[in-house]
Amino acid sequence: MIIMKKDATPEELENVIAEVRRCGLKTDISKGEFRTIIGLIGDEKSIPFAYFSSLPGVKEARMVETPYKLISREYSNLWQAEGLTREIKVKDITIGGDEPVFIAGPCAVESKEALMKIAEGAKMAGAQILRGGVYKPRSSVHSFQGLGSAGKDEATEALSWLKEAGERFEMAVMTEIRGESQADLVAEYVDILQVGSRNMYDQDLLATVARKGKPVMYKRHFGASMEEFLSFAEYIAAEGNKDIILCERGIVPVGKGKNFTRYNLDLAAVPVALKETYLPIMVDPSHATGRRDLIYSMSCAAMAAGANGLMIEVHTNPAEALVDASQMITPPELKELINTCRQINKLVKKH
Ligand SMILES: O=C[C@H](O)[C@H](O)COP(=O)(O)O
Ligand SMILES: C=C(OP(=O)(O)O)C(=O)O
Repeated sequence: MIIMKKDATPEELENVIAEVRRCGLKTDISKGEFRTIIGLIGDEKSIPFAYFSSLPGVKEARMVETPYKLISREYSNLWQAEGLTREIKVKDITIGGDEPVFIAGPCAVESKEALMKIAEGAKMAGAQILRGGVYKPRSSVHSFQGLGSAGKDEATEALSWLKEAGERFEMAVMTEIRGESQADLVAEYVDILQVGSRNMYDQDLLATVARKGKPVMYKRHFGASMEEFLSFAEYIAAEGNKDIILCERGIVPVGKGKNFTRYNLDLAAVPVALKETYLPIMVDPSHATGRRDLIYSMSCAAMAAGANGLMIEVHTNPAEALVDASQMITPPELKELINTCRQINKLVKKH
């Protein structure tokens, strides 16, 4: 990383960038109120830091050891304020601001009628973003794969319902991109692109999704350490897209006996991510617990841990849901949860 002097000229900055490129690395420029930082993307070992320190306009040039430097607090121009989070704007919604953001919707888009009903319920409950899977990642090829898996026409139709629901109920919309070939189509219809847990490690998919230039909801793999989670988020940032919303959704349970939940919700991920990076982090208690009776308590706990928002699976008729029926809650239940979570957030922010 190269930190420019406060009074460095644009020519000096350009010169340093050209020198970095000559060494075969790419650059990421972070311009703040007080300083401009040049992040180096590539193998830093080939960089003569002493030489770069001596260039006109350079204050400091040094190696950053962490594998997730572009999203780290150390690199960011938000470094001075420990608690400051990047604000990601989607329509009139701010993710990472003072107010928590609630994403809600069915696991899978099932039909237009069902989606509209759920969207209306989610909106009335206070959710600002509608979710719904068009391409579902499933453990078994014999399970329902999402309407989009049937073909491009079916995918386009389901995506257009999402868009229409977003317009009708004034919500932003989000869906998962399961494979690179889906990226162009999905990006035409939704406001936030989701990369699911199972694809957390797919660096080509991450780069493709990042290049769409829209905010990315990036879910932690259920077997990933925090370091891996953040290191792979760096593949999105390295494409110049820092609008990354981290999402903790539970990791693989350990031990011999019953765990009683689908995954273990790792709530320490929230304060850790907020300390290590400047990115907002949300929590998905639905996939983490797999149990509707635990969604409320885990949502409250996530808020208390400082999460910037929640992603909750909602259905007007949970028992009939085509995917993940056991973890769906109803819109009235969502409303109660959101009201409580807003109060918890106020208390947490106050202190
Ligand atoms: O929503 C995410 C997954 O598609 C969902 O949890 C299904 O998982 P399963 O295929 O293991 O049932
Ligand atoms: C597939 C999903 O979750 P995860 O990737 O966390 O399993 C989802 O949110 O639709």
